[in-house]
Amino acid sequence: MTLGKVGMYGGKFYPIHMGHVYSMTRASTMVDELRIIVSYDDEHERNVLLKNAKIPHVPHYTRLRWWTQLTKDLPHVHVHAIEEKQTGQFSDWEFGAKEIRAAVGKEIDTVFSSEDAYTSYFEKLYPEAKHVILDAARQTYSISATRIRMEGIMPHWDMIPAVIKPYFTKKVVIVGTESCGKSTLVRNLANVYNTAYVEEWGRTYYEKIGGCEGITMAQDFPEIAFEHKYYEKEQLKKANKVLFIDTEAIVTQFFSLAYLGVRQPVLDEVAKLQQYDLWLFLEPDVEWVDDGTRSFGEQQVREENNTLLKSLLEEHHISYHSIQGNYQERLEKSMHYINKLLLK
Ligand SMILES: NC(=O)c1ccc[n+]([C@@H]2O[C@H](COP(=O)([O-])OP(=O)(O)OC[C@H]3O[C@@H](n4cnc5c(N)ncnc54)[C@H](O)[C@@H]3O)[C@@H](O)[C@H]2O)c1
Repeated sequence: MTLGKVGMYGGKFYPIHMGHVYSMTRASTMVDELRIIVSYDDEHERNVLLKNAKIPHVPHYTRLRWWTQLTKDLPHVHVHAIEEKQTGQFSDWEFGAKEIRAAVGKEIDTVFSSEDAYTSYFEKLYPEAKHVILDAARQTYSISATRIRMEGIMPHWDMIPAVIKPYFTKKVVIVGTESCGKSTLVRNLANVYNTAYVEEWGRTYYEKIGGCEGITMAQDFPEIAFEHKYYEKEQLKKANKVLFIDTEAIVTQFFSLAYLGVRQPVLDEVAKLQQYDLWLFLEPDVEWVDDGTRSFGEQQVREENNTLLKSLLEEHHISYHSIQGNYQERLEKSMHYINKLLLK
């Protein structure tokens, strides 16, 4: 026997945090059907909520999608987004309540929130419903969305639900030509920042075949780029605030040009869709290491390749930080840029 038939749990959820998930989960156990309402007002969000805020704009459809993901195993929970002006007037709530009723399409008999102060509003807007107040003291998760907006996501990482973390994870990509210390740096950075990394997929791809010498085909490169992207998506789920990525589609294009002289339009298209927060470019000034899968060891060839890769990055309007020096200097310089990014 549940407390009510149709329950409503509303808010801006900007962003959703664990306190919201806790309240929603408890509410979902008390009614036959729960409707989550995401109220949005684009202008207010951009001009007021985000004033002096330390988080990026999160469109309402993203918040709708987050709730959908969070409740995908709860068939009796449904999510709606309604536009509701936020001028601070009670008339906003009156208008919102009409929209909510229309979206739900059924009588709402239970209204959930964590605010005692909402009782008088709800008595007028939903006289037929009881107001259930969940964890008003916010004892289970002592957090508010306002605090996250003002202080940023990173200091409150543990309050962000796991399915939402990838949205806020910073993606750092490390690029460069052969044997300039990318894979070592990526692994070291992942250790130092206690997070996941994405290895260079081309290497894994050819290891599976048994080698690349003399058997490279043009079709390999788009496959490498696609498989890399899939792996990146998987690793993003495991990342802790930041993900380190070894190479991307422009480097794959570079290899296609260097090995076969073939420019692949599909790789340019993949490159256009990429969104990384920080690009680190490793210069070829560390010693060449022949690991059996490398082909361009002479210093002059290394420099020509370096110029080619930089020109491809410029074509895509990528701004990167150039990283030089020995392994110690490379780690320290990279950490300098990463720390700045995480503090932003
Ligand atoms: N028109 C309506 O009937 C109606 C009803 C409810 C909400 N709304 C809309 O939602 C907005 C209010 O949302 P908000 O900004 O108060 O909240 P919000 O989006 O941050 O939070 C939504 C709900 O979660 C609760 N909550 C927040 N932190 C919690 C924590 N740590 N632990 C447990 N619960 C927690 C809040 O008290 C609130 O009830 C209003 O401005 C309005 O636009 C409208």
